[in-house]
Amino acid sequence: MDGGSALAEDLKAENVRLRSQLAYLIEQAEHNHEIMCRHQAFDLEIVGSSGFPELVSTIFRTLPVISELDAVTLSLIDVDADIHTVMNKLGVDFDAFPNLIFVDSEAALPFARAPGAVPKPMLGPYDSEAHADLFPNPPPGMESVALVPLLRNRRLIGSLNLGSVHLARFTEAMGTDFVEHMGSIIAICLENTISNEMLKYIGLTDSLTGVYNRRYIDRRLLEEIARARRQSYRMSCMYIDLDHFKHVNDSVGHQGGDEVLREVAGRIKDELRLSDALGRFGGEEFVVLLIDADLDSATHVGHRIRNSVASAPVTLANGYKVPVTVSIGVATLSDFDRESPIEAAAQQLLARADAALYRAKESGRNRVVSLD
Ligand SMILES: Nc1nc2c(ncn2[C@@H]2O[C@H](COP(=O)(O)OP(=O)(O)OP(=O)(O)O)[C@@H](O)[C@H]2O)c(=O)[nH]1
Repeated sequence: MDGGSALAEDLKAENVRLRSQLAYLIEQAEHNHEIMCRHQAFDLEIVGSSGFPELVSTIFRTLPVISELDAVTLSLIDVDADIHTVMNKLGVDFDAFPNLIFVDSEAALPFARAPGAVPKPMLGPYDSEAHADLFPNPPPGMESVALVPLLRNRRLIGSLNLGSVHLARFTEAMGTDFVEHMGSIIAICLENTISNEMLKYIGLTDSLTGVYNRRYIDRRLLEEIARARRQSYRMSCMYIDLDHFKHVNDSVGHQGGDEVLREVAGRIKDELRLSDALGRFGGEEFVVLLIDADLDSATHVGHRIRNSVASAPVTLANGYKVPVTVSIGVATLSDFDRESPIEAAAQQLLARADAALYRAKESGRNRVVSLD
């Protein structure tokens, strides 16, 4: 082979090599583009989540698929367990989220940092001991992890924990821009939905006793009457009023009175089913909506409540014991006519329970009166 044809062969080989390199780069670029599109769709989906359960289930369901991960868990800092308590009261089923972890302090997360410094993602090999709390159900053969701090205004609110069975998936040398971006979107969405759920909760509950407020009960009553009419089941309503509560306030002070109200709310609640709704209508008056309960069974529940309140005095924080009784009025829904306005049926039901309560007061208090 002369010098000219050797050069031509070299150029050809070089050309083939460059072409295959180019093909590989194009393939990589297409793959990255595809991942980016999937992530953009994911970002849109989580931004559009309407509540906490939806957001969390989208993260757990979608992220492993689009990012080809073998484990995704979420640790949330919940110092006084407020988030957990409120979500629980709003009916979030935590059993459905085994990879949602609540921790009570920043120290429970792996991000050691100098004061004032912003924590950075930690990428590297999986350590079954050191990472046990972050991955309660690790898949077999997990090899590498990315622990991504969730930050809002430089404040750590939790950690997004990603795991892979491939050792090379997350290494210390890797850039962290991508996971940081993912963490920042998830952190914003989490903070927003948690604040919204908290506001929802505050707007529907009574701050003194933690039971529902009048606004919630009024709305729920309309929904329940509509359902009772549709499905032809009974529903009843109960008014509960503390007896001589003015005297309680006069003898133990307003703060002592508040303690009594909280304890009585708890005792009432203990006698109810999960499907029933307890609300405080202001002052010392509570209302219960009893779902799928006719007058007899509602009256039976009323007797149990009366008994539970009267059976033992309320012990205040200062040790003082306050005997308390309640009067209860019970009425049952009688207007099953689907054509008549729901609002009128609701008014009528509340008015009858109130009239029954009035009779209970009139006839001596510490008793239950039901009106058919
Ligand atoms: N501690 C406390 N007291 C309250 C609250 N809201 C209302 N009250 C008090 O509840 C008392 C209600 O008094 P009344 O309506 O006269 O009724 P009562 O003394 O319970 O008498 P009967 O209902 O007829 O048995 C008043 O003294 C109110 O000040 C509250 O949120 N906390």
